[in-house]
Amino acid sequence: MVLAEELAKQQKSISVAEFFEKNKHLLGFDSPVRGLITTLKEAIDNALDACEEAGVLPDILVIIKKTPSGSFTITVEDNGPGIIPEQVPFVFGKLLYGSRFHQVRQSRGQQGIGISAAVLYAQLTSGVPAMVISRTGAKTKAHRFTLMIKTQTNEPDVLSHEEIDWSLPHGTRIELEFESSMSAKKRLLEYLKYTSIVNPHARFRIEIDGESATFERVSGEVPPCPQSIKPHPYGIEFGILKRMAAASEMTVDLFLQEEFSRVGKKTAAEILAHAGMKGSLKASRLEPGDLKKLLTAMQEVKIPAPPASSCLSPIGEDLILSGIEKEFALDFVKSRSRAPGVFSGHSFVVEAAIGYGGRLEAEGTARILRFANRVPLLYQQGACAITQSIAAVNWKGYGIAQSGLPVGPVLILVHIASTNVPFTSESKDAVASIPEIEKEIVLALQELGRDLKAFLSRRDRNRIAEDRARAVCAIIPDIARKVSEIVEKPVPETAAIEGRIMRRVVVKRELLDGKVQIRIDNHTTKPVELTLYDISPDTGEGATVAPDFSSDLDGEVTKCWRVVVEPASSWVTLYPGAGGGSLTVQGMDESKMVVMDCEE
Ligand SMILES: Nc1ncnc2c1ncn2[C@@H]1O[C@H](COP(=O)(O)OP(=O)(O)OP(=O)(O)O)[C@@H](O)[C@H]1O
Repeated sequence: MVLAEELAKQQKSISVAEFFEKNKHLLGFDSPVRGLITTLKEAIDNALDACEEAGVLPDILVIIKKTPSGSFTITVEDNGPGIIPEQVPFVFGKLLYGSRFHQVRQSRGQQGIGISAAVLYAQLTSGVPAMVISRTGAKTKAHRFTLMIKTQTNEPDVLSHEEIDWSLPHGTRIELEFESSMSAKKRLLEYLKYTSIVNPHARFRIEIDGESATFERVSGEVPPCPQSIKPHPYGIEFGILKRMAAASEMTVDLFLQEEFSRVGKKTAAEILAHAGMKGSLKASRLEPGDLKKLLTAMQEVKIPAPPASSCLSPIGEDLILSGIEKEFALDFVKSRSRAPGVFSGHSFVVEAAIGYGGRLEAEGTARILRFANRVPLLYQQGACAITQSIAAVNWKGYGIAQSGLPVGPVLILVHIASTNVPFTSESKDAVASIPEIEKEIVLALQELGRDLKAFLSRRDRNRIAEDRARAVCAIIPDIARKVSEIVEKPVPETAAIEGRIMRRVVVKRELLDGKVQIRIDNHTTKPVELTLYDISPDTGEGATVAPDFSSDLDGEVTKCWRVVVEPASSWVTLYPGAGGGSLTVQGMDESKMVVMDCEE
């Protein structure tokens, strides 16, 4: 056939780099804005993974600059262990090259494709090679490379390589240039904010076109690096079993015990009995039919779940709370870490948190923060099992309006930590719908929903009590005036009584024996912090006074004192007549206190 021959001439193999050059959307590079976020995400994921592996507290610098030609350079620098010079070209210049693909443990990177795909995207849009600096220790020099990817062969093309002096004792810096747009800035800051919530041990310094910002760490402890475990029999597929058996020199009995997680002597014997197979056979000699029987037996015999504690690194309830509190001012926030679960032989842990009120928008659907292996998921929210699980909860039962997703000033965070996060695609944007995972998410949210409901009912009760107290307080001054008229005595001061009824802080400037004094009555259950300007306070009981410091108030350097008044205490300070001192109360919501006559 002529046609077949014509077609045969056109057949040729396609390199993985060529494939992804054409299908860059599959890796999350579908638009200039998205390209920038994905690049940053890939570089930061690698930096965090590398620091965790080396047990270093991550210090990550991100620089984004517009070039005179209108494109953007993006630089990510980390203080991780660095990469040996022989490997740099492959890490950055070859797709599907990495250290994590064959390991069964939690890590951000999985496929060995991320950073080289960013290099490919940069050379495709700007034509500028990637610049990489890496140093593995203080005793060695840093190595600087400029490189590209030869797309037809998926091999690195090193354009220059030299040894240089570098300020960091160890770490890696990558610089890429590509077309993008500054409209990525908002998403970028959002991505960094969310990354810092789930990586409370990391510090991010960022410079975008001259403006700088820092996302500070709130924990000084590096989370333990998850250990690699062997694959679990429930997660194995035929092709993998065939390859593993072919490469083994052991008998089937030992092969099962040595190569799989949770298979000891007894379980191996059970599997072999179930498969009707002798354990003394050589694993590499097994025929496909035998392997099929073995696989069925491996999946039908009851085997304990894979160990989760060593191979997973959940964030923990307290650190999730500190992360959220650092970035959002909320009236209520609670978190939960569920016990480890398992799907298809892969361990996973679901963690979740709910926040309410504060500065969250009162209208519209809840703010949803999705994370997988400590990486924020910013795209494809609707297609993600996390979103669908949130919508599956009956939020109305917890006092929250719902229209599919919950509605109102609500923040919902869900983190899935797993040895194999089941993403819907290589761009790692959305988690696939796995019933075991969805069930755990729903259970975690239901537990938190009950806590939220308790908070909301307590708040409603307090509101009613407060309304009543306010009504009483409104008539107290009139009562005082009337009573003093009747008993013919001066009208008594009622502020302290009002404060006690309202359970608030009363700050009052009053005259005593011709001297001005400031009196603070803290009727709340929390310490209250005040800053006094231009006065010399005495140390009264129930308060701690910090040494004076100077503050640039309205452009004038002023002497200040910081005073903390303990709950249920009063504190009085003398106020020197001249000097025009003033007072502010910090850390308290204006509506929760009564501040009277405190300004000159
Ligand atoms: N900053 C870095 N410091 C140390 N090693 C690094 C760094 N960046 C990359 N690597 C090494 O290079 C490998 C390849 O990185 P790459 O981003 O291509 O893939 P990955 O992170 O393993 O997986 P994924 O494709 O899912 O992101 C990593 O597995 C890691 O071993």
